[in-house]
Amino acid sequence: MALSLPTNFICSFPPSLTHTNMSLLSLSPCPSLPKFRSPLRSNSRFGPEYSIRKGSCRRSRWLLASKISEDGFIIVEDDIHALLEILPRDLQENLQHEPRRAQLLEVILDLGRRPEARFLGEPGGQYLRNSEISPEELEEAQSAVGEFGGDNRAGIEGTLHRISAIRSRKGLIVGLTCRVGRAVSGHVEMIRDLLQYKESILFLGRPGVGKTTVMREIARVLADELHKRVVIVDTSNEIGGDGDIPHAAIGGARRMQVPEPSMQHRVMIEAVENHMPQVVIVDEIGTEAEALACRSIAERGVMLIGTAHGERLGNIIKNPTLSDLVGGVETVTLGDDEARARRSQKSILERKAPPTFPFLIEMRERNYWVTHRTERSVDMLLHGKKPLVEVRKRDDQFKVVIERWSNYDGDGI
Ligand SMILES: Nc1ncnc2c1ncn2[C@@H]1O[C@H](COP(=O)(O)OP(=O)(O)OP(=O)(O)O)[C@@H](O)[C@H]1O
Repeated sequence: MALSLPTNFICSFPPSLTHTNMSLLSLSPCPSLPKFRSPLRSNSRFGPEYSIRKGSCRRSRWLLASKISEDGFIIVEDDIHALLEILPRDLQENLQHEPRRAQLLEVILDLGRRPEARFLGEPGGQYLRNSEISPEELEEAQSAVGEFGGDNRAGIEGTLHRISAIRSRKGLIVGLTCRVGRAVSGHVEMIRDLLQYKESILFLGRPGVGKTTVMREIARVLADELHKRVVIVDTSNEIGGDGDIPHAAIGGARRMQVPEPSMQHRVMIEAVENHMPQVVIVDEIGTEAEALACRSIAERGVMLIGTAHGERLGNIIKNPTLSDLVGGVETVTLGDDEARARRSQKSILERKAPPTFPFLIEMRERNYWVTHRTERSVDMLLHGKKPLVEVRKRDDQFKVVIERWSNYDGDGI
């Protein structure tokens, strides 16, 4: 299918988004978000930069905190106080008064080391105090969160935060990475047009670039705005948050929990067999069984939205476990005449099958995405050519701009 897109795609958010014109949320194409009818009030619990109001979502009424992030997104929910509560008291106070709190990504608590905070856009961390984390502090933090699963991840009930543990050889927890989870609105504008093709989309990107946050928003938009039956296979409860009632950030999408990470592929198939979804969303496709489950789901005509490990399309093509997601690669031996006609060697690499994900997006930065038509790009790369891609980014007015780019500099094959 030919992809025809406007070269200049204007996002629905006006450029100068400020707290005074936050009534924009009622204008944004997002019926699941509550409408703002009154001027926003500030609330001291979240700090003066937050606007708080009661909102309603499909299932429950929830408190909505809206805020504009540095890079122009609307942070709809940022339950950061819940994450701070599991930290030692002095760190809580430290971070309450931290002016860059809205850019806080992670807090690192390692036994016998100084606690550290990592902020968006800063390569290193920042020590939060001079004394080291004691065993008691680590134990307290541990008991304040839910149970750790087989993937050593836990959450805080009702929030999107993720706590990951590092264990000693004896199985004791000796380190915690506490990642702030946020419900963010605005990412989906980068690819809203692609969602209408009803074709599967695979997101790649380095850890922490924001893939899970995007999945969450896509789930809500597909369920609430495009009225699809969406099922999220939520392996470590990262998309829908901890607890049995999923976070309102996923809108009307349903969420299936996974008892063990190794069972992700089974739950994916179960989702399709039992719950008749039109869209299945799955984070972190990493095994051959999961890649096979994806193919089987796609073959049943269900749209998949997924993420995988890797930064570029080339990484997936070269990865024997995951290459099936983009069609797989096989070696073909050409006859002498054919090789001569093609001016190639007799042994060449070819794509094996149609890709499971017809679209592939490299999330290079939160605001800088490279979009591939997978089939065409894989063929071009295998033939040693540079594929035509679309670069989608935000300009300084926060509008989404799409550029066609014939000089793709991803990894060649
Ligand atoms: N637009 C945004 N504004 C503010 N914070 C954001 C935004 N997008 C993502 N984040 C934050 O960045 C951090 C990383 O995001 P996320 O977990 O979505 O990344 P990821 O690519 O899925 O990472 P991983 O591959 O390690 O799971 C989180 O703390 C998240 O809250």
